[in-house]
Amino acid sequence: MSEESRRPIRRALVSVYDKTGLDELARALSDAGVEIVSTGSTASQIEKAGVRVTRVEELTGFPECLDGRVKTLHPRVHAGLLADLRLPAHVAQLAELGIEPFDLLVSNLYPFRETVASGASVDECIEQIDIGGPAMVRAAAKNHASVAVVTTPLAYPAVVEALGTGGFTLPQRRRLAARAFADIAEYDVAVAQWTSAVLDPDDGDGWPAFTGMALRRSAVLRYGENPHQPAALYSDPDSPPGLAQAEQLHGKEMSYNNYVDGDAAWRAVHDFTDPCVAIIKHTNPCGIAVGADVAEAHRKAHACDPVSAFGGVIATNVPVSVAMAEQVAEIFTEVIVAPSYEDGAVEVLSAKKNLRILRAPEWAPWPAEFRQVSGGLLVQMADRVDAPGDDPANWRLVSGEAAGDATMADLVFAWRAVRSVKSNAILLASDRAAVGVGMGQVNRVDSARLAVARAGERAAGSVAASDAFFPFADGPQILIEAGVRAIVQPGGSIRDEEVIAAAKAAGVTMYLTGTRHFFH
Ligand SMILES: NC(=O)c1ncn([C@@H]2O[C@H](COP(=O)(O)O)[C@@H](O)[C@H]2O)c1NC=O
Repeated sequence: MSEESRRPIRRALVSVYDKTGLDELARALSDAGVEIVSTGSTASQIEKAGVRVTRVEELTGFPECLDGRVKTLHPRVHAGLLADLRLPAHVAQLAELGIEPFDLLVSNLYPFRETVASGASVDECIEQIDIGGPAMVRAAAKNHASVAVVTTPLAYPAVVEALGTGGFTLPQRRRLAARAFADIAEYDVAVAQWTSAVLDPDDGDGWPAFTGMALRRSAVLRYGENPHQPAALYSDPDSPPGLAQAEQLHGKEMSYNNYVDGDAAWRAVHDFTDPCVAIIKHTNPCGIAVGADVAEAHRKAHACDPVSAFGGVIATNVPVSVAMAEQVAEIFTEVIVAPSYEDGAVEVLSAKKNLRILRAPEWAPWPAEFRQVSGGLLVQMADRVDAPGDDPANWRLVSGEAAGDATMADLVFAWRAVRSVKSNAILLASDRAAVGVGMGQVNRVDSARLAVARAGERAAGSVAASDAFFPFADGPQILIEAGVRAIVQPGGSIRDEEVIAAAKAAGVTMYLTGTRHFFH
């Protein structure tokens, strides 16, 4: 970096809501001979720290007014931030107008998102929409050729360093400007989303007219789904934390596919409250089970399809025990995701050099789901297993005898587990463990065949769940012939009668839930 591109810091404008680190920053600026201009309570705090400060009113000759709605919105401030000092005409104009340029802006904004999250009234939220701050940040970021802009206390050490090295270099100012634009864009997305939802709720059918996302890159990945696809991970500060925020405790770098499968596994286990283990391959469970403890759940999940579990991604909804870790350490596994690990479990798992061990933040379901389509994005409220049709008390018995406790427990398990299987989905279960999964087929008959084939002898006496209704009796017929003794499915086909008749003829129990759980 060339020394020429540095711009010495002689005059700084400081206007911050978050006053963390302000005293130290002000002292460092003052010690370096920088003139500090500041607003209301920022200036008061700097003065209290024993540092000389020029109040912005002295500069503008205009009082801060309207409860702080107008503080820095003045040409003497904005000309000082926007003058391009590379241009002699700008320099001459500033001199004519008697305006001094700023070399540094330090500003952070009113806490709009935090105020909304606190449940404050509409008027209180509106008052927390910062106007002057973003205007200054935008001005300084645009004019990074002449001004450095800092929008977070985390960057104060960099300011102190720059004071000692003759100022920020141009590449540094560019980077600061890019971060500043990202900060105000994120702020504006939050404001626009809130105003669209709260001030303009009736413009459509319950969906806001605007939605946005402000994503921050959190990792550059080795590649995407395939080695020729560059890829990165971005995190959404407005989303409940999840896999993107998980802490990696051991193992090889996470890949794109690891994240995709890890997320499927993490979602699957949280449909259960009992200790649950899901083993995912290519976003589908090749094993999922609940148990009295997590080690038992893992044994049962693994037994579903040990061939496919090779190289799988495992998640649990409870801490991983040493007993489970010892089992997992025997099997080639790509990733394990858990809320935590009991003492000694990570050590056992770490014997596998490459196994990625992740501790994910506490499960927080996201309200809406997004899916890219060419030219746009589909948005839907997330699917959950909390619809009336997910409560077995609301299931309708349409064939055979009412299920006893053990059979009902298996049906409830199968109904929850099938939600994690890509449509068309058929899942056979025994003893609250999947024993055969038919996933992602383009007709339900093939899904039934696949589930039965995978279950083998275990199909006889198992129960089955179907994520959507059977359009014909051929699907259930395959299950019945394999010895399935009870079936749960949404119902709602125009041929329900044929489907129910097939179950009745075989004396097989069939419940209709009235709720569908397609998962594409
Ligand atoms: N309106 C204005 O002219 C204005 N100028 C700066 N602010 C904000 O006021 C805050 C600092 O104010 P104070 O120094 O009084 O605590 C900063 O968050 C800054 O972004 C303003 N306030 C809101 O719009």
